[in-house]
Amino acid sequence: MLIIGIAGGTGCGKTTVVNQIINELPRGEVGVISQDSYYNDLSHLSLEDRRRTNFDHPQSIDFELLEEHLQELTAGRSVEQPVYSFLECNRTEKTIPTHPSKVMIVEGILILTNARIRNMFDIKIYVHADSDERLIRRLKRDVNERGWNLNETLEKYQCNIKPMHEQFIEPTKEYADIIIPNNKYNTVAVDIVRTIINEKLG
Ligand SMILES: Nc1ncnc2c1ncn2[C@@H]1O[C@H](COP(=O)(O)OP(=O)(O)O)[C@@H](O)[C@H]1O
Ligand SMILES: O=c1ccn([C@@H]2O[C@H](COP(=O)(O)O)[C@@H](O)[C@H]2O)c(=O)[nH]1
Repeated sequence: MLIIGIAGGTGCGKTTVVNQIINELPRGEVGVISQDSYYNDLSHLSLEDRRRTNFDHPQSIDFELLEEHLQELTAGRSVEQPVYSFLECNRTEKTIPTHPSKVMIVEGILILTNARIRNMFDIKIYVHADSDERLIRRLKRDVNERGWNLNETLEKYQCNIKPMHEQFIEPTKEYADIIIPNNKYNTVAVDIVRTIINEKLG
């Protein structure tokens, strides 16, 4: 199994790049694991407290479960990937059966911060977009889709998102084998990654 890690700051376009990559590939040959599925279970907290959680710090992620799942998939066994709710700020009780495939893409802001996870990746990719571009995209998404208002999103950006990005996420760019500039849609870079995957799929 070829494991590809795709990191980059919030709103840089990781999910979009992953969807562009897998769109034209045969279904079932490439699996996707999202870091969002592995946020810690916060069921013991009230929604109010969960909304105050710093979701941009590496400690907000259950890396042990992610590692266990990647090991299982590598060994050829299926796993139950948790389903996350951004409105509830918590893991739901649902899971998605995720089966081993020739290529597995793991995407998330913090996935290159953890050395054990990082070392499981055959190819490490960092998607870059300027911070103003990312903030604009994030504002639109949080207000339209994730249940936050403008002031709450800006406050989160100043208190957690920006400082955590500078302290933990941006420095992981140095681990990347490939950096994809994504201020604008980057079809050339997507084609290159797709070519690498197609070679593996043989
Ligand atoms: N290159 C791009 N140009 C303009 N908008 C983009 C680009 N890439 C992604 N977006 C948009 O930005 C938002 C965040 O993208 P997404 O892929 O969810 O980012 P991430 O997964 O890194 O948080 C989405 O609304 C998406 O459509
Ligand atoms: O309940 C939550 C959990 C996380 N977030 C934010 O999500 C982003 C990471 O996801 P991307 O898709 O890569 O942007 C992170 O910055 C967290 O702040 C959230 O809003 N709510």
